[in-house]
Order: sequence, then C-alpha cells, then structure tokens
Amino acid sequence: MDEEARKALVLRLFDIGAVKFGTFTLKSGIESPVYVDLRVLVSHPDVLDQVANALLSAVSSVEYDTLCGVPYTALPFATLMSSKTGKPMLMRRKEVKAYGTKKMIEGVITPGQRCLIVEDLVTSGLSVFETVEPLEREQLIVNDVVVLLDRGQGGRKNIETRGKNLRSVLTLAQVLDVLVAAGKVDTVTADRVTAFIRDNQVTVTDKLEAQVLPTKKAKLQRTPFEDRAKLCKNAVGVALFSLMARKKTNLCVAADVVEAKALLDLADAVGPQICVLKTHCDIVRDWTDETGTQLRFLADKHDFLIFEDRKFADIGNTVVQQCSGGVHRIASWAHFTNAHALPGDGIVDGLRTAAGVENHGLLLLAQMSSAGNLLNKEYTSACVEMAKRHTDFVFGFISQERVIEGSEGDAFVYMTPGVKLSQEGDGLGQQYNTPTAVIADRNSDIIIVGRGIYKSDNPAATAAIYRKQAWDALA
Ligand SMILES: O=c1ccn([C@@H]2O[C@H](COP(=O)(O)O)[C@@H](O)[C@H]2O)c(=O)[nH]1
Repeated sequence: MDEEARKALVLRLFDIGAVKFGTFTLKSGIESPVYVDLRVLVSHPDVLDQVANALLSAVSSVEYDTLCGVPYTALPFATLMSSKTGKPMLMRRKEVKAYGTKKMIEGVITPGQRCLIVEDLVTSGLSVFETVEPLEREQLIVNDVVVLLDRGQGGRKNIETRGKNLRSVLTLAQVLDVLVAAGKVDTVTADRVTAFIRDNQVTVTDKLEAQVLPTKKAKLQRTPFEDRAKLCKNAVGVALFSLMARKKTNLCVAADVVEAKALLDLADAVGPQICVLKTHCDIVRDWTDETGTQLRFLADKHDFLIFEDRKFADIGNTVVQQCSGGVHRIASWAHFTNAHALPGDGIVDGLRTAAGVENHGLLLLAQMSSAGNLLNKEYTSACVEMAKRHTDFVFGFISQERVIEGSEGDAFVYMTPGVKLSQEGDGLGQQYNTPTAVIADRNSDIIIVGRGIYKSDNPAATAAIYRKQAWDALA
C-alpha cells in the first residue's frame, strides 16, 4: 500500500469516528486518551472495501490457502478478502453450540491447509490466539496474521514470540503522524497518546493465556506411563503402560478388514507404529485358529498387544463360553477384550473365569463415540464404580475422555475410538475427533483409528502420522 493510500485511509477512519481522541474508560478500568472502534466500518462500505484492499496488499507475498477472521469485527474484512481472492474462508464460533455438531470452526476444513488470520485491531494479541488455537486443533497450519491496526502495546511481540508472523496495515503511531500533519489532532494530544502507549505495554504470560484459552486451562499434568504401570493391578495393563513408554506410541489401529490375509498384512504393516491392534474377529470371513496364532506371532515381532473388541454383553455363564470357546476362542490369542457393564458384575466374573487374570485383562465400555448412544453420565459413573471393584482384571475403559481424575485414575488406561484427521462422520452415526483433541483436550491415553488408517493409500505411513500427532499431544 503506498503512502497516499495509507493517508487517505487514516483520514477516512478519523472522519467516520473509528479513531477518537478524548478520555475513555476501557474495559480494564484504565483511562485511555484514544479510542479505536472499527465496528463502525460496517456502516461504510467504501471504507470496508479500502480496508480489504489494504489488508490484501499487506499479505501479497504470503502464501495461504484459506483465511479466517477473528470474530466479530474482522469477519466482514475476511469475507471481502475471500470474495476478492476466491480463497475460501473459515469462521470461528465465539460460543460453541450446545447441540448438534458442537463445532468451533464453521466451513470446509482441510487439514494441512495454510490459514491466514485476519484481525481488526491488535493490543495484546490474545484474541488472535483464541482463533489460532481451534484452527490448529483442526490440523490447519497457521503461520501468518494480518491486522488493520497495531496499537503498538506489545501485541506484535506476543504474537511473534509464539511463532506467528504479524503484518499490519497501520500502527497507531502512523495514524497519529498522519492526523497531526493534516491538522486533525494537536501535538499535545498526540504526545499524550504516545505516552499512554509507552506506559501501557501488555505482556501475555502463560497464566494470562491459560485464563483466556480454555483448553490450556484444562491441560492435565500427566503421570508418565512407566509410573502408571506401577499403579495398575492387572498384568496386561502393566504390560500395556510399559510398552507405551518403551515404544513411545499411544496409537491403536482398528483392523476392521474382512479377510484373514488382509488382517495379517495390515498388522505386519502398522505393527511398528502401534501399541495395540484392535480386532473384530467375527467380521473376518475365513478366520481359523491359525489367524489367532499368526496375530500373536506378529504381536511378538512388533511389540504390540491384541485387543478383541468383542463388546460382551451377556450373563456371566454365557460370556465364559463366548470368550473361551466357539469358532474364535478369543481367550487363546487376544491379550484383552471389553465388555458392557449392563448385565452387572457377573459379566466381569464370567470373563475372568474364561480368561484368567495372569495373561488377560478387560476394558469396560464407559462411553461410546456414536451419535445418540444411551451411555449417559450415570451409566459412565456406574462403569467406573464397577471397574474399581475389579482392579485385578479391569484395567481401563473405552471412553471418549479420561473418566477418573487424579492418581486413582492413573491406574486405568483410557482408549478412545472415533478418531480421524478430518472430523466428518460416516453417515452411520460415527462421530470423529482429531488425535490432538482426544489426547490433549480430553486427556485420553490411546487413540483408536480404523478407516483413517486402513482405508488410506499407505496404511503404514498414515499410521506413522497418527502416531506422531497422538504422541506429541501428550506433551
Ligand atoms: O464407541 C465406540 C466403540 C468402539 N468403536 C470401534 O472403533 C472402531 C472405529 O473405527 P473407525 O473406522 O475409526 O470409525 C471400530 O472398530 C468400532 O467398532 C467405535 O467406533 N466406537
């Protein structure tokens, strides 16, 4: 943007009352000699257009695929920029809906795309980070921020120390220079404003950031997996925690393929990346005893455990036979399986009888990922209580989040299905979250990923991507 255009924009902003001088009490209680209100721009389409052009010229050398305005004032800026460039736009919700999708970001999200943040005014930079955080959780890459007016109160430094580039169309100092030169503001006022800016620098500390960014606030101080192994009372749980610490992976692949060879090939391909291979033996059309034997061979070869996701739900006497007998003889090859708590404690006792506690363990289904499921809070609490009554055998949960807080909860493992890099459902009720959302925000331990990996072109390479994201999210 050239000097003349900049001057014209400043004068127009002054004319429409977007920049005012006097004595104003800010939200913080501080008295300020200057007040910037860019919300008035929506009443002046010519100025909005000038602003959009100025913002676009400030980012002419920046490469980005999509853009997102910080709500609310910058939304019309971003909309105009999107329309002028043809680049798609995303919108961040200020309030998350209490119903439906509960999405933070509206629009088509393509993980890996570079997203430009558009802001009207930067003081501390915190509102920029309120927008950056949910975008990064959706796996968008945010490197660049463009703002119409930088007040010069430390926002640039706060944004840049957090690794983002900030480009501004105007600084408050430049605005003052133009207005003084045009005789709109006297030098005494300009000096008061300059002194105010100098004396009111804002540093964003980690504490302040945590107050504003809810997910940072909720972040758990994690007990290392090797220490949790010492708290767990079941041998398979101990082995799983130790394996995760040793192999540095919290990825479980749901191997939902329907032929034995495909299952074994998949297990061999993703084996180096995983802590657990999850099976549904009853969907494998040519399952034989040899399939179980071969799976155990691969588990030893690659150092993973086998979890048969059988979701037992019958009385104790029946599950004894379902787990040890039938075509699948689950107890002979799976390290652990899972059960619904619905029938009562007898189901745990039955499965313990069928498999024994030395080489087997059990997870309870405390929550499910599917839309409209009936596992409500009371049911989840009842599962938790049941698990606490059987710590010799039950070592964790299938859940959408960590369901027991504190050191007592450290003795259990939390495995979460419904994980994919993109969050669109499957049309049959499955609901997805990203690996980062599941591990960092919901404090789960292990992500369970099926179609996101086995339906990809290269399951081994894709498993490595999920593994890295899930492991990094623990930090
Ligand atoms: O609440 C639940 C419990 C189990 N699952 C199982 O996890 C996988 C998910 O597969 P995707 O292809 O990643 O959707 C599948 O085996 C389910 O049976 C679940 O999704 N939700």
